Amino acid sequence: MRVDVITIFPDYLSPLREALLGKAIDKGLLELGVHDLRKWTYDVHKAVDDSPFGGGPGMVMKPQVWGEALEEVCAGAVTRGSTPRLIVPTPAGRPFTQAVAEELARESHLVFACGRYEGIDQRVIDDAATRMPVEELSIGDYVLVGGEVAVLAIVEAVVRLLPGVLGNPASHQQDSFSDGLLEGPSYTRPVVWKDREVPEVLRSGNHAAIARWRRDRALERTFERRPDLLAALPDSELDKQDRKL
Ligand SMILES: NC(=S)c1ccno1
Repeated sequence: MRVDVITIFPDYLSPLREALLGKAIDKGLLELGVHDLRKWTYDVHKAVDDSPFGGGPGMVMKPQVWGEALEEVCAGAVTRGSTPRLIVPTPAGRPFTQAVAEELARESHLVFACGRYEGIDQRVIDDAATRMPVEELSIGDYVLVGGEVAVLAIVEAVVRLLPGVLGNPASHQQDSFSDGLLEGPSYTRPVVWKDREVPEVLRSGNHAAIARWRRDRALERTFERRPDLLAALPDSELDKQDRKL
């Protein structure tokens, strides 16, 4: 997978070259390009924003600058014969979920546009949508100062799903949300810590009982914290034992 990020704060994206994602880059599983939007400005102040039509607080990011940036960054994909998918993180976007992460993990090229201020001139999105899939995504119902933090979250959630990135591919199967439920509690050594003992079933070696216990704890936690996820589960996903809980 190739990921390109266009931003006025390239250093904000440095964490994408650390730890697991850095290893994915070293292994050739991820290609990462981070581009300074000001590269496509020509005035002495390298201006990327201007006052909003219709008035109101804040500034809007200029269409000319973004247009040229996307043209150049996406042109590379066209020569490689692939069509990139443009993602614009905004509070007004489609909720970013594990299911969306799995959908994006199937793409070969993602381009992220990091808005700042009051956002990017709408014509940039509309123009880009004539050449590639474009989508606004939101990582939550809150407002950040820019899209960079959202890109860090989205790219990590997506890239960890790529084959070969996680040491143990089975890790995905126990992810929260992978089966529509929240992950239950985890434990490691020592058996007793501050008079708190690891549940005996987890030390029993009885794999069926362990699987049942884990499923029950996941159902309980999901019921307590995210009943909406339970309500969204198809009936076929709940077995007879689940229903007894
Ligand atoms: N909630 C999201 S994704 C966002 C982007 C910019 N501000 O908030």
